[in-house]
Formats: sequence, C-alpha cells, structure tokens
Amino acid sequence: MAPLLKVSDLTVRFGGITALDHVGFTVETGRMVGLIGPNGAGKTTVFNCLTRRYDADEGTVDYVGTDLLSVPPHAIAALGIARTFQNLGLFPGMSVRDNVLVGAHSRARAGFGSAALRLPAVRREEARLRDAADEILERLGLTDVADHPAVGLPFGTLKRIELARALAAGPRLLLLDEPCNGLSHGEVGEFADLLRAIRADLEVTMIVVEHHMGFVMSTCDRVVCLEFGRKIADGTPDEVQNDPAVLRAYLGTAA
Ligand SMILES: Nc1ncnc2c1ncn2[C@@H]1O[C@H](COP(=O)(O)OP(=O)(O)OP(=O)(O)O)[C@@H](O)[C@H]1O
Repeated sequence: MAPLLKVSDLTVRFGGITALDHVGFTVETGRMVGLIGPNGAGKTTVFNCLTRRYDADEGTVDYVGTDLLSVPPHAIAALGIARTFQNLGLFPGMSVRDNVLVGAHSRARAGFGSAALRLPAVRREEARLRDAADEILERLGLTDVADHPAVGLPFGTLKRIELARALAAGPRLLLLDEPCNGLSHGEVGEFADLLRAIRADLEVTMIVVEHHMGFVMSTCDRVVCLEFGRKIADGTPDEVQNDPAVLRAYLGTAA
C-alpha cells in the first residue's frame, strides 16, 4: 500500500540558515511516527511545511496522491490534516465545547450565505457538529468541563482540549507538536494511553514532535531524527535510540 505521506528532499532556507536540508521520510497509514532532534533541528519547520505555513525551497510532499506543497494553507484542514500547537491554540475565554467546535467547523458543509441566514439545513448541520464535539469531549474525559471557559483549567486538561479540538476536524493525519511538554510524569503516561486508544479506534495517522524520549520510544512505531536540518536516523524506536549518530546529537559525545 502506498504511504499516506511521502516527504522527499524537503529543503527550507531562512537567509543563511538551512532549517531543512533535503529531508525525506514516509508515513504509512495508521502509524505513529516520532520526529525528534535537538533544539533547532528543524522539527517544527517540517510541521509548518506540511500545514503550508512555510514554503519549501526544494522538495516534494505527496499526501495520498496530492502535491501538498501546491495546496493553499486554508485548504489543508479540508484535506484531513490537523495540528496541535506547542503553546496551545485555544481561545481562553470560550467554553471547552466551543473551543472544540472551532475544530469541527472545518468539516461544516454549509456555505457562508446559508449559514448567515440560519436555514434549517444549517441548524441540522450545527446539531450534527455539536453531537460530534460532545462525543469527542466524552472520549477524552472532558464532559464535566464542557461548559467551563478554557481559562483557569489545569494544564493537563488544556492539552486534552487541544487534542479534542484537532480531532473534531476529523483528521486522517494528525500533527502533534510537543504534546507532553509541561505534563507531569503520570500525565505523560495517561496521554500516551489516550493517543494509543485514539489511533486504534479512529484510525488516525500521527506524526509527533516530542522531546520526551520515554513517550516517543514507548508510543511511536517509527522514529525520524533530525539534527541541524538533516535527517540522521530513521527506524524503529530501538534502532534509533541505539544509533551512534543520535546519541552523539543528544549527548555531544561519540557512542
Ligand atoms: N520563521 C523563521 N525565520 C527564521 N528562522 C527560522 C524560522 N523558523 C525556524 N527558523 C530556524 O530554523 C531552524 C529550525 O527551527 P525549528 O523551530 O524548526 O527547530 P525545532 O527542531 O522545532 O526546535 P525546537 O525543538 O527548539 O522547537 C532554527 O535555526 C530556527 O531558528
């Protein structure tokens, strides 16, 4: 079966800095791929290319037969690609449910005109999106806080809301940017269990940028390691964590 995503020779330059230097990797459907590397390695730049926030200078990205690099940024969600953010992309004053509905609206079928007129079909659509959002809230253990504003909730809960918002878009490919950052040891374990269950039940393919090696090695099927914009390793968690180039990149010493 063809991979869901095939990144080839992806190169991004910012003035004199080469943030990505001919990076290539594939992501098979249903897999969770970890993208690791020291600070400044280019991990977020990969996500920014996949979501079309950044233009690539060279390379191609094939997403189920679509040339992703020629897709405008606003069309990415409709292709089934969703993302969470390192610093949370939530609206603090809005309720948890409404934050999740923001994600769901990228699935809305109604056009602006009929939405503005609140035609019956639009009201049915809203009810459908709300039901879908409530299902996700329940799945992520957020029903009790659904009507609470996001502001003031514990950080671990905010991370789950951010995940719920991304899932509400019904993604085929979910890009998770440092989901464990700021979580306690116990919360990391719970988050890993949650992602495993979601991947199995919703058949979502995931790429996860993460510094928490315990999480990456126990949750991902494959791991790609970048350093200074170059791919230095690509393999199973076992292969990558024992790779001398990876050890050198992290520890600064020869293995
Ligand atoms: N918009 C930008 N303008 C200029 N330089 C940038 C920009 N975005 C990224 N860079 C540079 O590209 C390189 C890769 O950055 P990137 O944020 O992708 O790394 P990262 O692996 O995600 O790092 P971290 O783990 O610290 O988040 C860095 O040298 C960074 O300073």
